[in-house]
Amino acid sequence: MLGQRSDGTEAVASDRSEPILTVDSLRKTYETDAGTTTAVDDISFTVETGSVVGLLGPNGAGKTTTIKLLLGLIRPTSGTARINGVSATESPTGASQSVAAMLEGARNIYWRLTVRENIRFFARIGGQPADPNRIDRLLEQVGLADRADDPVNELSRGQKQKASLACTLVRETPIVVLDEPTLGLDVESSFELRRELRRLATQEGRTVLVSSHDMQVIEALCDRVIILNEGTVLADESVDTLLDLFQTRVVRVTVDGQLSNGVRTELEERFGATAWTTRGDGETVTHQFDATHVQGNEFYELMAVLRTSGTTFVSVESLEPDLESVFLRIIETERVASDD
Ligand SMILES: Nc1ncnc2c1ncn2[C@@H]1O[C@H](COP(=O)(O)OP(=O)(O)OP(=O)(O)O)[C@@H](O)[C@H]1O
Repeated sequence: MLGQRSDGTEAVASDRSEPILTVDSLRKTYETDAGTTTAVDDISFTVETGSVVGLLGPNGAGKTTTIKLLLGLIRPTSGTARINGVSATESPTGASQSVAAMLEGARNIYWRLTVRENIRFFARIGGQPADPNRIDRLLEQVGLADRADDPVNELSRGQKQKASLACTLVRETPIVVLDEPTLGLDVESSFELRRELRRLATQEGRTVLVSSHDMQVIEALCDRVIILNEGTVLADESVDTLLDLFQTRVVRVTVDGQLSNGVRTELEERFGATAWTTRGDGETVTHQFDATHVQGNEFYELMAVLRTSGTTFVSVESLEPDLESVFLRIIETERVASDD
């Protein structure tokens, strides 16, 4: 519940008794010259108030289409989405009162206006008075206080993105949707923006739905992740559960000696061997690789392959899987299953 805003007006309240976002059998198809494209194929999920949920998926998975459907920017072919108790499909304007979105990086703000003018403008079109104190606080929070009166086109890419974030946050809606918020940012700017987004989620209790290719963003920010592929939900789990599921699956193996191409291919196909490094030549060769599909007995099978390969085993260490390896594994498993 957001209750009173800092300027004394009522924020759009959220009812904690039902999920703030409910997506039910949502489907979107497009008719193109090449035939029918199914961008979103019967997806369902809910999001609880105050949680931070990531939408992850390869190119063309349906992330942006899902976000556009939730924002009421496009109409679904079938299915429904309810935002804060209002149907985004039947009453897109009503539902949009509860959501502010940052889409396409900083392209949605006005580059000839100053940062402050942009924030004021977005506050007004959201139907809220542009309280100067609140705008100053927001500028402080996103680290743009000293650039507040500069036109946006004089800012760096990271600063533009922060200005866009401030324009999204000024509306104080219960839900914030961010599509690729760190796209194109350098490491430092991405880190700073992640810190600001985490603060937003933890201190202000807003519900955040964030789509990103940047696994670090999802891992650092999200409580839960929904993995989309070809328009369907492949996984919907807490980030911790996903990482735990794959806990024992990545081992780094080092061996001495010559490995034939046949053995190497077998290691790649059966155990997902990747990240190969080879040092030395002639008699003294060391190979290192990461086996990414190893669980339970598979580990002993991997050792058996190495024993018969004529190499000498040097070391094995367990690697913490990161979300990226988990994600690639899920997508690969799905690809193999759909090929069968
Ligand atoms: N207006 C449209 N007309 C026809 N096809 C579309 C349209 N919009 C999206 N698609 C198709 O729907 C599928 C899903 O696209 P979408 O943009 O939702 O994916 P995405 O997960 O956001 O991808 P990316 O990460 O590359 O932005 C793709 O195959 C895309 O080509």
